Amino acid sequence: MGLRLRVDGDVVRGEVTFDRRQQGAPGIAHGGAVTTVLDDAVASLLVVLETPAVTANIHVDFRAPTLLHHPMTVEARATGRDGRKLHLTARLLDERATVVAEAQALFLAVDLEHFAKGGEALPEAWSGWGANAPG
Ligand SMILES: CCCCCCCC/C=C\CCCCCCCC(=O)SCCNC(=O)CCNC(=O)[C@H](O)C(C)(C)COP(=O)(O)OP(=O)(O)OC[C@H]1O[C@@H](n2cnc3c(N)ncnc32)[C@H](O)[C@@H]1OP(=O)(O)O
Repeated sequence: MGLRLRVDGDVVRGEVTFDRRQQGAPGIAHGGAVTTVLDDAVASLLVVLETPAVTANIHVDFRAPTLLHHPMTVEARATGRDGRKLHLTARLLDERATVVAEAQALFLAVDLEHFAKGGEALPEAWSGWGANAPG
């Protein structure tokens, strides 16, 4: 779906245009695909937060149909931290800046070893990730 995300201060912003590969109802993106974009956007905040973490839960409100072939923007920000618990939020907006979906996610900070459970080598860029993390 060509999601592009960038860090802008303490916010993550990005653009995405859904196509037929993410179709649910005719002409409309599947809610699971929308959720993936929101989850990816909040996960990118982990760079800003300098904290390795994983999604524990994500709640999505679908406010309006997310139309295929229409460029959407996504923005994500952190709303709070309580020990290992990171409270993150994201919104998906259409070209008219109407919020079509929004998410509240709980991420839990983990050691980098958590990701080694997949049996794959971790990216070199991740070495030292979390070394300065609070909590
Ligand atoms: C220079 C640096 C450059 C770095 C570049 C970085 C790039 C960054 C971008 C991205 C890459 C990184 C990749 C991010 C990932 C993307 C997002 C995903 O798709 S993640 C995949 C889906 N999620 C999982 O697979 C989790 C599976 N679940 C687990 O592994 C565990 O359940 C885990 C770790 C979430 C929690 O397990 P526990 O054993 O550590 O913790 P417990 O003791 O169960 O809970 C601790 C506290 O949290 C609450 N809690 C746990 N799970 C909860 C839940 N689901 N809902 C509500 N509360 C929950 C508990 O009630 C407890 O709370 P009380 O301390 O008692 O207050």
